[in-house]
Amino acid sequence: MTVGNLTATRPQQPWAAPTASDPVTATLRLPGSKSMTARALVLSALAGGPSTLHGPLRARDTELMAGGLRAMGAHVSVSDDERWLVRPHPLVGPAHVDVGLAGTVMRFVPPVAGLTDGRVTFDGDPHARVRPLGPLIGALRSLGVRIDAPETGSLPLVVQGTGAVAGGEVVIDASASSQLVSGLLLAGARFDRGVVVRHEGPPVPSAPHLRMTVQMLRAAGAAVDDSVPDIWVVEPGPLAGRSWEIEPDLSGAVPFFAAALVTGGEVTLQGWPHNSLQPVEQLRSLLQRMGAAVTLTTAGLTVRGTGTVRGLSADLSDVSELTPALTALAMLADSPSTFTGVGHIRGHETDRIAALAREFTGLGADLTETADGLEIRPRPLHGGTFRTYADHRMAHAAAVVGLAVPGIELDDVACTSKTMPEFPALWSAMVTGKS
Ligand SMILES: O=C(O)C1=C[C@@H](OP(=O)(O)O)[C@@H](O)[C@H](O)C1
Ligand SMILES: C=C(OP(=O)(O)O)C(=O)O
Repeated sequence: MTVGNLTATRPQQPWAAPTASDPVTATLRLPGSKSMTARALVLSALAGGPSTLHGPLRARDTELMAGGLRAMGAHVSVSDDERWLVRPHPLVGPAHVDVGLAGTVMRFVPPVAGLTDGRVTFDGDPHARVRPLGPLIGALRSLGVRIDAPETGSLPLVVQGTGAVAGGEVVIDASASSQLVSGLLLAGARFDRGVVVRHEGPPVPSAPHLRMTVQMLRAAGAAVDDSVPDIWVVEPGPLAGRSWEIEPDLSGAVPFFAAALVTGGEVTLQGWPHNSLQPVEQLRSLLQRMGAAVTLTTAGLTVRGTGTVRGLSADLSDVSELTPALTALAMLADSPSTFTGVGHIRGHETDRIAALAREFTGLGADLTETADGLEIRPRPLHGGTFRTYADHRMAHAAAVVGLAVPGIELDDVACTSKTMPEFPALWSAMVTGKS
């Protein structure tokens, strides 16, 4: 099978990270949450009636999700930036799903393919083939789905859908990614016997993302029990079409908030809801411990810095996707930092622990990899080339350091299109005071 999307060969876009000469002051309206958009698309495609997503994220990951569901027969209209429409339609193969480098697409769509009548093939960017997928393949097989996959338990996959999945109880080691559980739960209500997922192994990371899955399933009418740690029960039943309000993407906002800390400025994210499905309290606590003031007012979520960043020792397993931006902050702090609990991010878009250590060492930093995190001892940095490894959050980290360190050039900023194509423009506007 050929690689579905040769994004690795797309033209790279070098970018000089702008340095901030003044404190940044910005009020931003950022795109919708990647995680909520992905879940809303899947639940809508499996629902009994039409749905509308208000304020979705338009980025590579979510367009691939829409494209994958469309390939299997769902009617997904993304022509209006503010409102995406999904009309469910019987899911049929043959279909091909390009997962790009999106964990959400490679873990959420194969269970949906099991419900499809026909053959569905999956492949993605070269690095997608080494991201963990084996536990999901094993779980789906034991729930009655026929899957052809390499012995390595990775992409490319062929799901031989029959239009129905028996479902029932399954044991999975989801320590490599919470998405392995979320994928089973999102489709599980439509399995004949629903699904009972029992995790066995080292801790599952990203608990807030699992809570988001459960809350969105319930909002779509599913009966879900997550009262016992590491066991999730989704009863069989219909899912309702509905209107989804997608919150602004909190993870995408973090580099902008980091800019407030680094420069002693103030950044407000507009349109922040009072009741969020994203881990805003965990973020608030981390940023406060690093020296920021974080407030939620009618204007939005505001982060104010003093220009002095404090070192931090923290277990980041709940918010592991923030590790690159927090590592950038830690390198500019007044004392050392230790981050733990994120060994699984070695399986993210790139091995983030190794990539952060390698690239920032190249800019003069003193940081060491541990099995499950990083130790960072701040010292003066210098400019140079920073490789992003097709990882949007590596680009964010370099941009944050670039605010304080002149001469950092990213080899490719276009990788930010994975979750925020407008990142370079928004970032430059913030630094030059035009946002
Ligand atoms: O379910 C989701 O939307 C996500 C879950 C997390 O994955 P991991 O548990 O693999 O870290 C997170 O890092 C990723 O960016 C999005
Ligand atoms: C880990 C991430 O993405 P994915 O959904 O591809 O796993 C991320 O966005 O930081």
